[in-house]
Amino acid sequence: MFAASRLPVQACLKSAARVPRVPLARTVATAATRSTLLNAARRAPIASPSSLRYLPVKRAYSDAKVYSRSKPHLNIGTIGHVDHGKTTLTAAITKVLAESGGASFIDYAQIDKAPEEKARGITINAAHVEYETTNRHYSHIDCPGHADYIKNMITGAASMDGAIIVVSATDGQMPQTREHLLLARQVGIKRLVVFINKIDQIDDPEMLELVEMEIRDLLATYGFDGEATPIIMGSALAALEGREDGPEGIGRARILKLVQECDQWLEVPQRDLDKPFYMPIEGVFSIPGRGTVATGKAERGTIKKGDEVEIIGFGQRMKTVLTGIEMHHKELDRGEAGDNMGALLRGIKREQIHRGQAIIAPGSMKSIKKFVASLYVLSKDEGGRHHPFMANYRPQMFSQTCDVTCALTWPEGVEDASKMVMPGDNVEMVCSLVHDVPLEVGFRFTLRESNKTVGTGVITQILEEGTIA
Ligand SMILES: Nc1nc2c(ncn2[C@@H]2O[C@H](COP(=O)(O)OP(=O)(O)OP(=O)(O)O)[C@@H](O)[C@H]2O)c(=O)[nH]1
Ligand SMILES: [Mg+2]
Repeated sequence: MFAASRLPVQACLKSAARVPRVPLARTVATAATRSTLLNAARRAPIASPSSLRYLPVKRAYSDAKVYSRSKPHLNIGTIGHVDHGKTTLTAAITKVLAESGGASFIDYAQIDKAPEEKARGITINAAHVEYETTNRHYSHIDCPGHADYIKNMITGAASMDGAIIVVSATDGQMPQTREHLLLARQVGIKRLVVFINKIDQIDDPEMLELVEMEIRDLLATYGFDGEATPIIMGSALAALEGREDGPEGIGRARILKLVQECDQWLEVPQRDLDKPFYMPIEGVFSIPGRGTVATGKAERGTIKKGDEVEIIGFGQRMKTVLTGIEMHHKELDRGEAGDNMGALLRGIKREQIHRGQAIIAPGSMKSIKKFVASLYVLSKDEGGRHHPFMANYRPQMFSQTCDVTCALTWPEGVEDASKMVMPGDNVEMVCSLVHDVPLEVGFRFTLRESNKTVGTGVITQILEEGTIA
């Protein structure tokens, strides 16, 4: 499934960048110098990523209007390599759609608003915005591209039904372009739209063609439809600044095209409305005078104000009542699968719950500690490990909104328990988690180790449930 990704076209692109054609060479050199400088600035040490582990998702729960469920709702977002323009594009979409009343303009500084994000010019926390087209209502999550914050990207992507992958025309595909494609696939995203950004910096149309060919190959490599996936070229910055540059436009016109392609190509999935309610918790915050709100995407079922629910995971099983439901500052009487919502919980303190737990219909789901999984271990070419590992290897497991350390061992009855797992292998192993988390047979997960994705898997059998602390 994940064939080697060294593409001839990529070599082509690199050599094209070296050809001394004057306008193109100048463009590329400037872009390369700029990105080298930016990357060096980004390597400066900052607060360790682990201290940013449970940063709350930035959403408010107040001044609510009523949400009207008049259009199909889709959860999408921007993913892709650091600095390729995801946040600029997110701001540009709201700006362009605000003209037709489909959005409130959210500028760049309101999306990357944490002091550290502002200081470093990068996204750290996934941020949520909403907009509407004539056909649909969208929740949009702007994900971080920086490798240090990929855990926030995975959590954000876990609630997307489809995604926009942003690729800068000046760089082409880069390591997190590939990693995000893999992770998007792994969290169950089936369709993507590609936005090739920063075309204002490219003079040579051949260069854009090469980037497009390269992306189509890459999409196919990661199991997406390489031929039919819409690819839109434009400049998010031009759209944001109201520049069009040329008769066909590179800004506003391309954003409208992008949104149109999202409407047409990204499908609203069949929602599991008939199953018991289940919402993995993505963020938690408190509203003075009202209580604690848990945010996340409802994965299945429906819920009404006043319904009893249970919060499970990490050694807890607490009953409470849902006293309010909101989506993007608008109140709802009833939440349903697919909603990216905030749930106001009676009598729960902010510090009692956290990301990785789940809100469920009472008794409908278990929190598990040990399971058998079918694993694929990424090869070196796919960005995975360079060396084999043995039993008791302890990577970090990401599934839904949780991330937890696990130990991998061979199932009972395996003849040679000292055998090694090679990069590129498909194996069946037992995963023992350090905390119990609410997961089920069939759920997919990703394994990561020191900032790289090393494997992907699916749960095939539950061996042990968590115990209540
Ligand atoms: N010339 C040009 N610059 C752009 C364009 N889009 C974004 N930029 C610039 O590229 C830089 C990075 O943009 P961001 O939107 O922060 O990139 P990002 O992908 O959100 O970055 P992370 O979230 O940190 O991964 C900023 O300086 C933007 O102004 C564009 O279309 N043209
Ligand atoms: Mg960003």
